[in-house]
Amino acid sequence: MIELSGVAVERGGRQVLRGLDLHLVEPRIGIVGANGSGKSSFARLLNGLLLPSAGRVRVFGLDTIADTKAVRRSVGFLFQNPDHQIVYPSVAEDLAFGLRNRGVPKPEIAARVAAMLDRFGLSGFEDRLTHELSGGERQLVALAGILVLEPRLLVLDEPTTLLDRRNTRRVMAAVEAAGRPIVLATHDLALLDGFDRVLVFDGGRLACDAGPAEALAAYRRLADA
Ligand SMILES: Nc1ncnc2c1ncn2[C@@H]1O[C@H](COP(=O)(O)OP(=O)(O)OP(=O)(O)O)[C@@H](O)[C@H]1O
Repeated sequence: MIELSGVAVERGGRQVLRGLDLHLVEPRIGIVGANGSGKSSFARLLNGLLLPSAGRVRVFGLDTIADTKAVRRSVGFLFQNPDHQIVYPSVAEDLAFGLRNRGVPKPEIAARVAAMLDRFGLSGFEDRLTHELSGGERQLVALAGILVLEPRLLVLDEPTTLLDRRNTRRVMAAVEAAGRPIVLATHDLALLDGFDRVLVFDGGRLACDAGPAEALAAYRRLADA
């Protein structure tokens, strides 16, 4: 599913990730690490938002440099801040935008948007103005806007920081129901219960790559050192 070979990443002239050789096939992969350790940078590598300065990243066999457009279509990416994602003034328009771009017929768009809003408990929100929603509601709309496109892989960059417990559960349930493999960067370690594999970043390097119990223990040791 995801392959990194000899990957390093530079941002603003600084190397922020280095020495990454990974073959990721598990359906649920967690990313943890201290602030600034490289989690977001790693997540952004996976849909071609960031390109490697050395090495190669392949997702479903597509090279993120050579096939950026196809990679972006395959990988749904949720930003930590929903305002980076929401472009249209109304909820329904925002959810419809990507589908329209892909030439989906109008009646199908309306049906898919309605079904997706329902899944998030947002039925009746169609005509609400996105800038008047609460932060948590905006995050739900942003995620709905990605899931409605049915990407092959979901990459979520701290998707629950704005959410209360109920909406955190709702987001995780919706992600699970989507039945797609996910890569989730988070500071909320409880979300990684039952994950298949967890990568721990430290200062731009992979410090641990293991199951959740071992990886989270390694992360706690690093954080407390
Ligand atoms: N555009 C940029 N220019 C220069 N440096 C950047 C840029 N974006 C990020 N960085 C740096 O890259 C490093 C890794 O950042 P990244 O956002 O990947 O970390 P993170 O682990 O997701 O952090 P957080 O938990 O705080 O969200 C940080 O030192 C950050 O300051």
